[in-house]
Amino acid sequence: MTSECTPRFLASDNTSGICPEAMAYLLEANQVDDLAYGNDHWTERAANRFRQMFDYDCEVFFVFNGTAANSLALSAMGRSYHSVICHELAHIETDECGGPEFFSNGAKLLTSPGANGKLTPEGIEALVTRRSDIHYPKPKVVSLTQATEVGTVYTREELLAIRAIADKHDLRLHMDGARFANACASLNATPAELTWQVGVDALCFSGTKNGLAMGEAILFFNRELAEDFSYRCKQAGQLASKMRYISAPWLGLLESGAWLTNAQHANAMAQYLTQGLQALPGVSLMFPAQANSVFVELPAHAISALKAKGWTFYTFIGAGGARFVCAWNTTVELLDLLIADVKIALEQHSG
Ligand SMILES: Cc1ncc(COP(=O)(O)O)c(C=O)c1O
Ligand SMILES: C[C@H](O)[C@H](N)C(=O)O
Repeated sequence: MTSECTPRFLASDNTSGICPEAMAYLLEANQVDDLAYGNDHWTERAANRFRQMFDYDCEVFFVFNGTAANSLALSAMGRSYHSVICHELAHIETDECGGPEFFSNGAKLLTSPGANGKLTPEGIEALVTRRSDIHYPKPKVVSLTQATEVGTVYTREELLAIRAIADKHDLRLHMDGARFANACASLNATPAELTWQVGVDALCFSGTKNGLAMGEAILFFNRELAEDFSYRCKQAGQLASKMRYISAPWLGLLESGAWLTNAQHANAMAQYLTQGLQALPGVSLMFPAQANSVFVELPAHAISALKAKGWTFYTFIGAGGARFVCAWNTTVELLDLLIADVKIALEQHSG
């Protein structure tokens, strides 16, 4: 590949490597053999660290990826004849290939619109009250993504308002926390303030997007929902035999504080990129950049020119446009290169 199109990764935080803190704990866990299937001391330590971090005696499970985390958590929160209310741009609706429906044996996703990728109490209530007959899949779970798929965040007040509607209609609250750390960093809020203190029943917390090689933590604050959950994981092929290779790096993130500093850095890089792109004529921001993603409208020719130079980014997420995602290891130098290349791409076809 010529230097003209050296691959440059801003498609997703999924493209970043393992951060040093996670790698150090991975290597330490690799020093000796240990018990399998989560019976190792790393997994116990990591679970207890999550309980300390959230200041709550929650149930903790580790699985390989976010789709499994969401799908299995949702399957534990309702029955096959129930429905799950989510935003029309929700990952569980758009990018999990029917995983939530499959693992719940048929629970239907009911989607609702909402500005900036966020569910609203009104949108939720409209779906709940739309019908009450036996033919309608009874709403039982609300699933929201924090930070959202379009890089915005729910405030505590917004979460409390959603909880109030959930209480009114006996709904459970699932949080897709693929970028939960970024939301904590963006809102300067504690994990507890954005979960159980606003009535979240279960959180799927991504490590993959925050410096791990892989590994998601599923936290049940409503412990009743976690009954027999380990069997769900086993049956789904999500019970890692060498679980310490997921839990030890997680412990590295938590004990070092890198879970938050990685997110703070990624968010700061997104702010830097936003300022750089907004200074260019003809570039418009599609959503407020409140976490680590930046969505901009770009003309097709500019998108082609950027990809020809090796830039990787998605245009199928959210409401179209180009999505650039910053991660724990994104650098100002890389972003300056992107901003310069966007400028050139726009000027080349300005006529
Ligand atoms: C918002 C959101 N939720 C869930 C996932 C699922 O994660 P995975 O790709 O690990 O299945 C992703 C993707 O990375 C995501 O962006
Ligand atoms: C969209 C894709 O599935 C992945 N969740 C990402 O955010 O890159």
